[in-house]
Amino acid sequence: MADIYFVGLGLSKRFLTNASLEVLKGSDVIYADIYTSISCDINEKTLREITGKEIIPATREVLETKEKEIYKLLDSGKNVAIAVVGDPMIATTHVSLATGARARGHRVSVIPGVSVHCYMISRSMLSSYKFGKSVTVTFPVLDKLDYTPYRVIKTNRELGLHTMVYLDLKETGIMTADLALNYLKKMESDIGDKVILDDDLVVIGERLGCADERVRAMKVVDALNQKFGAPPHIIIVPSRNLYEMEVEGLKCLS
Ligand SMILES: C[S@@+](CC[C@H](N)C(=O)[O-])C[C@H]1O[C@@H](n2cnc3c(N)ncnc32)[C@H](O)[C@@H]1O
Repeated sequence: MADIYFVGLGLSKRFLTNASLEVLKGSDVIYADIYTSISCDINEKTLREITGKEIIPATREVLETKEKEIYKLLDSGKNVAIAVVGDPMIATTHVSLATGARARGHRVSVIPGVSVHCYMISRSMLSSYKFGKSVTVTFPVLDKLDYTPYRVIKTNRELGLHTMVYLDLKETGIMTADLALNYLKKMESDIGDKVILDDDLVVIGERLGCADERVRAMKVVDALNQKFGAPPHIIIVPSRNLYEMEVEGLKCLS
């Protein structure tokens, strides 16, 4: 029996916890998930420096379809860590690897990390009790847009809830907040249920956890004309029924 650890790295080096570092240093093999999120200063090279260990970059293919490679290591008695930017189980896809390892008799541990999800809720000062389902705006495939984000925001709006909107991350590019809002506006013009209107408020987080992070609340129409910093970006579409305290909290954003 061996151990597999799903280790959250936080959003940047400053947010890497001692708990995560300890586990990484004690593991025989470290895979770095390099496809579900991105950090301004944690990458293969910095992980190698921080842990003093070899790092295997793991794409979606390795972690999702070549699980056998990891099971083989575990079966041979090696302890394996899967290092993930943010939290290893929030808005990622690692559960099947965990359940597969457990089914083979290995111990599974999760070391939580500071997730962009919690970070953004905290920085926005919106009520954490009022978040509905989260969603990702994805790049069109063969020119076809996926309208799921529009439908999710609509349902959350009907329930008076906020929506956390993640943006697509592909080897070919990272989606920016202005591009995501353009896609949402296109969905609005195609469907017309008044879900994303020019005067609606959005809260945009840029490069959270980095020295140049920004969190700003603005109208959709203003966001469409903004120059944002380099990605990653994230968007909250707040409910149209804000508590008084939430309105005041949003005024504190830098
Ligand atoms: C699929 S989520 C993965 C979340 C990660 N597991 C976590 O717990 O932080 C990745 C998306 O979150 C957003 N994101 C991640 N890190 C970010 C950051 N530091 N600043 C702003 N947005 C970020 C981007 O939209 C990115 O494409």
